[in-house]
Amino acid sequence: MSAPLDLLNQRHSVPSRQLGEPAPDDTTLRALLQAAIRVSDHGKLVPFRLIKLRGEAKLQFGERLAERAIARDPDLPESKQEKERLRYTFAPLVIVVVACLHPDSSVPEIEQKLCAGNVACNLLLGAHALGYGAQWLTGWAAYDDEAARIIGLGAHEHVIGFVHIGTPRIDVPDRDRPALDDLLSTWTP
Ligand SMILES: Cc1cc2nc3c(=O)[nH]c(=O)nc-3n(C[C@H](O)[C@H](O)[C@H](O)COP(=O)(O)O)c2cc1C
Repeated sequence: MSAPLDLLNQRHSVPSRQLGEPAPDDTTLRALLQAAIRVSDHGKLVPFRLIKLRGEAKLQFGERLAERAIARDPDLPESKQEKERLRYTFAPLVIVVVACLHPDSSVPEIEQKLCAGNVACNLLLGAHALGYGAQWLTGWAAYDDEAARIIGLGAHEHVIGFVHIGTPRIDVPDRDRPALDDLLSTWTP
């Protein structure tokens, strides 16, 4: 029997370039997403939504973003243009986690963004629990107005992350982790 904290202790990211087929099928993905949206949510605002990218749409998405990258920098070298085009093609599945902010709410914006961020975190953990690999990426496209329009975001929506999901092609070693003793202190009055 696995120890209760194994899931948290063993999860680590797999670079999107190292993620291949298969990704979760639609039934498995629904179960994964259903579990991932079970996040703490101040005010029960549900300040997030999800956008699924699979197959050909991933290449077309990259092509649209590459056009935007070239518009931002007409001197962008061809190698970097190609990188933009292919960015979303490696992993077979990409879930865009979107924060949908409620500007009139008394719940601070940061708490709403953290809530959406927890969905992305749950996605990483859930994918790992199901035997898949995943990586949470942002990059310039997460912070660009025209990219937001291409993705179809509304006025108070922001990309929290592109979560790339698939099957690891290689064994990725874990990275060094912070030492708890460097981070933990005990408050005394
Ligand atoms: C909000 C957020 C955005 C990130 N964006 C990027 C990114 O754009 N490019 C990148 O190489 N890593 C990015 N990372 C880091 C990777 O997702 C990952 O955390 C890192 O490779 C180490 O993985 P692990 O600690 O999950 O094993 C981001 C992480 C977070 C939390």
